[in-house]
Amino acid sequence: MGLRLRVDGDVVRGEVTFDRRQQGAPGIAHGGAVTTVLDDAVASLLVVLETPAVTANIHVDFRAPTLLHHPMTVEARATGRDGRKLHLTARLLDERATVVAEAQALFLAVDLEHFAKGGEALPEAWSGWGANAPG
Ligand SMILES: CCCCC/C=C\C/C=C\C/C=C\C/C=C\CCCC(=O)SCCNC(=O)CCNC(=O)[C@H](O)C(C)(C)COP(=O)(O)OP(=O)(O)OC[C@H]1O[C@@H](n2cnc3c(N)ncnc32)[C@H](O)[C@@H]1OP(=O)(O)O
Repeated sequence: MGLRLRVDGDVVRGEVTFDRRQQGAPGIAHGGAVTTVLDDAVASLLVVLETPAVTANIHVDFRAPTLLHHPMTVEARATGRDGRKLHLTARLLDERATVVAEAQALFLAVDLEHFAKGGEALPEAWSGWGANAPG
């Protein structure tokens, strides 16, 4: 879906424009596609947090229709940490800066070995990821 994300200090920002491939109701993005963008944005905070982790849960509030073919921005922030529990939040905004969806996610820190369960080699860039993680 052409989502582009970048780290900006301790915030993750990005842009996405949904098209017919993500359509739910006519002209409107499917909530699952919107959730994917929000989940990906908060997951990218794991680089900032230097902590390998996985989504345990994600709650999404759909505030307004996410219209196809309209450029949207996404921003994600960490709001707290309690041991292995990372509390992360993200918002999707339309070109008028109206919040169309927002998410609160709970991620749980895991060892890198967690990702080896799929049987695929881990990216070289991940080596050492988490070595300096707090908690
Ligand atoms: C240095 C260079 C760094 C380079 C990095 C480079 C690149 C990285 C780039 C970007 C990052 C991109 C990707 C990162 C990779 C993935 C992230 C993508 C996000 C996903 O797409 S990921 C897929 C969907 N996700 C899953 O596939 C998870 C499946 N699941 C499990 O694998 C387990 O379920 C797990 C591990 C979550 C927990 O299992 P566990 O055994 O470790 O922990 P346990 O159950 O004991 O719970 C401990 C405490 O968490 C509480 N707790 C647990 N679950 C809860 C829930 N759902 N709601 C509320 N509370 C919950 C308990 O109540 C307890 O709380 P308490 O301690 O207070 O009692």
